[in-house]
Amino acid sequence: MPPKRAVSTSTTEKVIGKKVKRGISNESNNAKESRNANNASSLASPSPSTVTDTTSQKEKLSFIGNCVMWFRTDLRLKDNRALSLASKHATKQNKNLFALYIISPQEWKAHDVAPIRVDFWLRNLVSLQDKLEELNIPLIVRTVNLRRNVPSTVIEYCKAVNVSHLFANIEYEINESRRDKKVCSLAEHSDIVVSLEHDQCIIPPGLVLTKQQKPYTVYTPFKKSWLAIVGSGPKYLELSPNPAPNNELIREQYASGFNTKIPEFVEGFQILTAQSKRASTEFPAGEDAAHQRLQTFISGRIENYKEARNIPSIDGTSSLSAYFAAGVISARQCVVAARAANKNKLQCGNIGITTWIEEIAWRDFYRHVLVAFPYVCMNRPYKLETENIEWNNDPARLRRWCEGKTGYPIVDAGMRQLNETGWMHNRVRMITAMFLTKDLLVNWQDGERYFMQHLIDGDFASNNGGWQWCASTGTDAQPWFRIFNPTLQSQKFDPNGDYIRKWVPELSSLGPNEIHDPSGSLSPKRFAKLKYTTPIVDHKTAREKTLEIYKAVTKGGGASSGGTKTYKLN
Ligand SMILES: Cc1cc2nc3c(=O)[nH]c(=O)nc-3n(C[C@H](O)[C@H](O)[C@H](O)COP(=O)(O)OP(=O)(O)OC[C@H]3O[C@@H](n4cnc5c(N)ncnc54)[C@H](O)[C@@H]3O)c2cc1C
Repeated sequence: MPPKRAVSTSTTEKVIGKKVKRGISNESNNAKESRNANNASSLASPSPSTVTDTTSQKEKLSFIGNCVMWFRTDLRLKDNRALSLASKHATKQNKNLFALYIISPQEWKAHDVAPIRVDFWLRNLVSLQDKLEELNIPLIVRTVNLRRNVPSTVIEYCKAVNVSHLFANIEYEINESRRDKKVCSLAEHSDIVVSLEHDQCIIPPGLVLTKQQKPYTVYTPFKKSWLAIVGSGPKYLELSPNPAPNNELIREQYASGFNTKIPEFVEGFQILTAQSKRASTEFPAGEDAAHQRLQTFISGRIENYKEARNIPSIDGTSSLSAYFAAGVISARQCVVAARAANKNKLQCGNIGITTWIEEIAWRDFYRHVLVAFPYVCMNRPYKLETENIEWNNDPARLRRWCEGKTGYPIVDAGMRQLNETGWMHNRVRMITAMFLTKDLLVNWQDGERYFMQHLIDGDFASNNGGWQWCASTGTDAQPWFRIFNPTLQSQKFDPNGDYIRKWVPELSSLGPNEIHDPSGSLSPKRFAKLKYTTPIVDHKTAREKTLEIYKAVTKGGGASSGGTKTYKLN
């Protein structure tokens, strides 16, 4: 049993999420930035802060105990803001650091977490646990069936191991921030200091603003500003120190903490053995694997990234998204490595490298949008007037798209790649998403959900942002008229048909002139022999209808301008 803890009645300044007195020397220089970051993130998250003024806290806290690092989507040891601070704090106080992870199946179901993503998390937890154990830091894993019990479970665990300081990195989505607010409130009553850190983005949400101090709603000006801020000084790319080891006496004091077995699967999220094996090969777990992937990419393929990234048949991108999404590698680590390969420049130099860095800015952009416009987390489009679109609800359309049986080879190839591997190439994500929304006129939210339920790299901000961009309900600078022609996209980005041939075996005998549009380019007899489906819609007709609908909704007065008209998509 841990020793009985002292409970102070005065907790006013101790719980972060309220105001915490901060004692770092450059605090005043950063005050404006912190305020901005806090303002923006308070929409979605408790105010972040750091526990740094340990002396003054020591005086105020009736009890200085151990520290806990609560891992969420940040499953790494290196360059982990909250973990690094937790370790620093524990070392300074001569206390132990514990690590906690919560398996929360109800929350995961509600958020459409893909089983293959859960499998990836579990595999990474095993690797993280090994690394933590080398530092005598026990990783405790708790399963909490009801999501509403997560905050109390976290606090109960803190009490059980005599903790006075709880650290975590901020998750910006609405439900996660509500959960964290609850944790803060319970912590306050339990005399526990909570420290929530900005870690996911290179620049915390709220700090890339227009001249009018407003959030950007278009990527290109955001990117320019982002590059200027990141390049203006070292702090955003400064990597956090690795955690220090606990005293090995902890192995005797808390022996049971070192016996935690990471489950092989979570009920309701099982995947087939073959799929798991494939995922383990294509996305091996662990920080070392992620860094090896990064280095291989940076020392070779990144040079040609600008052109190669659009060709789905080749390995032209980093394939790091699953690691980003689970936090196995940080965006900072990636930008630092890319910049080093570009003679320490963020801009200019090798175009492949700078283009790749700009893709990481996209990732930041969608998180900034989510924090500035939190209603996008609540099933609402960024452009509210597009809520007036009455989508086509025919379930057969959605089903054929999900199964990769639309009769548009590039779309079918993409959907089958997703179904088989849990990953899809970015160009094909755009083509399939645009096809569902603009050719089939199916609600983008159905596609967003299906992607989330199947992607190993599922990430709310990037997925929601990507879907809304494709559906023209989001932050695209271009208005409603961006509609891809799937056949032209296919000819342009998969000219030989190699990608299609890989994923749609019915078409493997076709050459480059036939494969993009088999029903249009083959005789009916030859087409019938393929046993491939005829196109679900005619693109030209669907395009015209979609243009009409979007035009009417955009001009006809939608939710944001008080109108109530709806437009049918039959
Ligand atoms: C409809 C749609 C849904 C998407 N859903 C997701 C998702 O759930 N999770 C996800 O990580 N990405 C998503 N993306 C973005 C993008 O497709 C993937 O990040 C990319 O394909 C991952 O491959 P990579 O790691 O090889 O990327 P690279 O080309 O090597 O890029 C490096 C990293 O930059 C980031 N990035 C690249 N492109 C984008 C982008 N357009 N938006 C945001 N971040 C980007 C990713 O973290 C990526 O790993 C989606 C895009 C679309 C159009």
